[in-house]
Amino acid sequence: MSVNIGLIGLGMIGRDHLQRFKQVINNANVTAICDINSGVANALAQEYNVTPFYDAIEMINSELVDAVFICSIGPVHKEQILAAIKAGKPVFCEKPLTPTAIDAREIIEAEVSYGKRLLQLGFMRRFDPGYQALKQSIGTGELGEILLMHCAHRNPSVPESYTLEMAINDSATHEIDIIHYLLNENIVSVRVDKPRKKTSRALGHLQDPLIVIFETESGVRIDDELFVNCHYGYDIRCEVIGENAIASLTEQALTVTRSANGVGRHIAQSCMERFATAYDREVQNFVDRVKSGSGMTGPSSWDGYLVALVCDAGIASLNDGLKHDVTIPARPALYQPLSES
Ligand SMILES: NC(=O)c1ccc[n+]([C@@H]2O[C@H](COP(=O)([O-])OP(=O)(O)OC[C@H]3O[C@@H](n4cnc5c(N)ncnc54)[C@H](O)[C@@H]3O)[C@@H](O)[C@H]2O)c1
Ligand SMILES: O[C@H]1[C@H](O)[C@@H](O)[C@H](O)[C@@H](O)[C@H]1O
Repeated sequence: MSVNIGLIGLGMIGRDHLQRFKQVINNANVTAICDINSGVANALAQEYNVTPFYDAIEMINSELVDAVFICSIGPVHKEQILAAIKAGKPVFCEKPLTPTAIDAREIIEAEVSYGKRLLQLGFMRRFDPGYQALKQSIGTGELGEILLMHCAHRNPSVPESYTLEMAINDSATHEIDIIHYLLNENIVSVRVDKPRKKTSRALGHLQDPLIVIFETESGVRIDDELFVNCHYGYDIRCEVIGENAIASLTEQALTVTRSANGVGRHIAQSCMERFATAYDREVQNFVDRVKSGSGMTGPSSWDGYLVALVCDAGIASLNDGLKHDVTIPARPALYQPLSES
């Protein structure tokens, strides 16, 4: 039997996932879609032959829906996740879990009271073959003691609705989660540096690029260049510096072109292109877990909460330029230790 999916939020990533459910994912059908923009919901409902809703809570509680798939914007995730948990329905939510830790904590409490993991969070990089290979290199010990990491998060551009804080609580969330995933340890401090120079391509309210410095419990120092109007492509870099060896994500292009202009490789232009395989794998994992009925695996509410705690400290640093410590509360037994997630 197929899982009946209700998908909320029909913007950039929501439409990409809608297409993915139709073309790639096994054992699931989108039966209902929802957006506050009724024109968009109606048009896509007709195109995909599904039922449109304009109110997320109504759709979550509808009999048409076995599992909820949230692709709305971060500030409304909490309300929609809490409704799914209340209805006892498995829920996939795009990152961030919530933009602030105080809201994420409410989700932890609701899921713990329910007594079973219902949520998988959309940190798709954990499903990317490149990051998985990096994790394996670290795990085998071939790099030796890990000392440093260099990350870069470059987007060609961002929409007008993108705020300064979103560099931290929307974009950097990916690196924060991947640091936890790769190193199996918590981040204990964060500092955001605003370089004096900024790109003329960013809208006036943005400071772009930013450099974020994280430190983990064991003292690994990570720098993250957030450059969300880099213009040339969607370019994600990660280099792990060990005492014995260094491992990095490779170039993603499958071919190299030789021409009179020299040697060239294609650079992805969007997250949908760069992480297509990772998205396919995360969504299939969600459907498989829903079908198995034995609770969620993959990125959890706790992972989202940890990221939100680091983001709160990051936003404080964005405002005052100082290093801010991150305090991590005790982990409820429902959630796996970092090393097993
Ligand atoms: N994992 C990734 O790489 C990735 C990529 C892109 C976006 N995202 C995340 O996905 C989410 C959506 O991003 P996007 O770029 O598609 O945004 P978007 O602005 O393009 O689309 C959001 C959609 O949600 C709808 N919406 C807003 N509030 C709603 C509500 N209360 N009920 C129903 N619909 C509502 C909007 O009308 C819009 O159509 C964000 O949380 C973003 O961080 C993740
Ligand atoms: O919501 C998007 C998405 O998460 C992308 O993967 C990221 O590169 C962008 O910076 C962010 O704004």
